Amino acid sequence: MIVVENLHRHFGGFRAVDGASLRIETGSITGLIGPNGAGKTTLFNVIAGVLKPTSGKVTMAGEEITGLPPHELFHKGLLRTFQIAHEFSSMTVRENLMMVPGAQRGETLWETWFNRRQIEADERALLAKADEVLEFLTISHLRDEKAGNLSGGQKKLLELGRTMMVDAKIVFLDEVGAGVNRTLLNTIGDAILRLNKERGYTFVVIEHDMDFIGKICDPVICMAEGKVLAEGTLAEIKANEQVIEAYLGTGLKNKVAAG
Ligand SMILES: Nc1ncnc2c1ncn2[C@@H]1O[C@H](COP(=O)(O)OP(=O)(O)OP(=O)(O)O)[C@@H](O)[C@H]1O
Repeated sequence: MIVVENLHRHFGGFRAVDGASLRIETGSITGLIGPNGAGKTTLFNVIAGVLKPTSGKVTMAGEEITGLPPHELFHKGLLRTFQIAHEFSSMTVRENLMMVPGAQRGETLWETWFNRRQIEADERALLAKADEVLEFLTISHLRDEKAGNLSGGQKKLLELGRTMMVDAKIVFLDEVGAGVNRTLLNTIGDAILRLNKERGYTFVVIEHDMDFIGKICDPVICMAEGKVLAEGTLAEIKANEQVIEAYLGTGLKNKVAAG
């Protein structure tokens, strides 16, 4: 479980995150919603070590992780997808999976010369793992495609695939649905659900598409003005007066009312 207590992140005098407290249960797919500028991405970035907090505390499984750099969190199994570098566009999808840092043993000159057999065995294992990931995500047919040729949604699937190469345990996904067509969004949603159910991944998902949130997330946490307004099922959140007010205030009422 991740516990966030009274977290603040200010930019000059502006309080992007303004005393947010929340819990992310292990094994959940937690949705994070809220009007534009609510502080969702900033909160993500602080938890994932991309930004230092102004104040507040974050713990994971009881251990304080406040302000730890991304690579340390990565080794604890917590990652924000863009922490894994963006795809190498001139490499194939399979090669991109095999390049994920931490997935392969370091290739020192010494090892290349004297430990060739081990390296070859590692390569084969890595290849098999990449193929297994592609199969799981139902994109085996894209194996030899250059990553640069993938659609936005296919790149999101590749990002998910990279988390599988390092067996991440807690994955932060920011706006997976942005610019992704409905069919591919369903494939991404199914992959998230299966990773959660079959492999025990915990997800925290920022998304404006309420259909998507409703289909995969429980609970849903709603933020506004840097604070947590409400938590519950999507139906409960939609019925919450404060939430409706927050969305009304930005003219986005239909987003939360729709679906
Ligand atoms: N580096 C920064 N410097 C100054 N202000 C920032 C910075 N990053 C974010 N902000 C401000 O903090 C507020 C919260 O931004 P944030 O991106 O966290 O919101 P959000 O809820 O993710 O919004 P959206 O749904 O539009 O992505 C915004 O008003 C934004 O302009």
